[in-house]
Amino acid sequence: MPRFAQLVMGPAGSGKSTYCSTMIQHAESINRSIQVVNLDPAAEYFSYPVMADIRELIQVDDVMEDDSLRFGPNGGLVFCMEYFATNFDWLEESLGHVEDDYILFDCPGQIELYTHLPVMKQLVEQLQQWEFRVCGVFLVDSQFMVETFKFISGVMAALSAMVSLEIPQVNIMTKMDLLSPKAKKEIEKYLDPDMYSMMEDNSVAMRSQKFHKLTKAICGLIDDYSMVRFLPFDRTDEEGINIVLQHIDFSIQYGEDLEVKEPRETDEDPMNTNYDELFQDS
Ligand SMILES: Nc1nc2c(ncn2[C@@H]2O[C@H](COP(=O)(O)OP(=O)(O)OP(=O)(O)O)[C@@H](O)[C@H]2O)c(=O)[nH]1
Ligand SMILES: [Mg+2]
Repeated sequence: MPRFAQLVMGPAGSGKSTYCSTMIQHAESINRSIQVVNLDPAAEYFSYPVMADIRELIQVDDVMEDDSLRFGPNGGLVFCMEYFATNFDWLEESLGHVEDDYILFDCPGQIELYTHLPVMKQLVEQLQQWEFRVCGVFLVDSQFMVETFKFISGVMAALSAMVSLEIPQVNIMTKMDLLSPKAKKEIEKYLDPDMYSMMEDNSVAMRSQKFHKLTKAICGLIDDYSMVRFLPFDRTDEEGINIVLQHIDFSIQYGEDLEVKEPRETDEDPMNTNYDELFQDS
């Protein structure tokens, strides 16, 4: 039986830890078992119970205080994550082996982890070896997405994670509850964006012809391949949270093999078994 994982990623402060605790509460309310693993070696506080915590393995403070290393906070974090990548047996031991489990990995906010460092890719491959189906969940703060150019850079960040990890990815705009009704209306066009018309809206503002061409090429690429969409995430809206969870479940086929009835004992030739009868309508 497969196991299921969400890799919760995104820039610093985008709401990863809040997303995890919101999901946990939601899971409880619908009677589902979802657990969280903290993978942020710099985390000091989180409002959810953890199944495992990377700080048991290594902490940023210890790395920064080490006289032979002398790292700052960001270099220290990268060092911690590289150390983690050479010690996946710690994670294996912490996870145990519960079939059918569903785990959220609350990742750190350093964007370089998702753009060019190999650690997250190594983690994904390791999880896949342990029979996990992994979905990337990339969070971007909606406050920073209400303008075309900010939006394009958010899309590029999500895209580079998608390209480097090679797993299904669901992109989410967080903190929707903080938007004014006007901004909410405005942001609708960014959820399922038409990049070409977005470009047209802003072409006046672009002075440089070269920059205009480059932006147009990027927008075209995103649009032609329908590569990036966003789901809104409002932590106060239970129905919206459910929709996000359903999208993610669908991308990793969670639940498809859950509702299997026990096959009846018959003397029938197994080749003639009507497989439809073995499955309940969901
Ligand atoms: N109103 C509102 N605030 C939010 C939401 N999500 C996160 N926040 C706030 O945004 C801040 C950052 O949220 P975190 O969940 O810690 O973000 P993070 O991505 O885990 O941050 P790092 O781990 O430091 O990268 C906190 O003050 C949260 O309370 C949301 O949906 N609505
Ligand atoms: Mg966090």
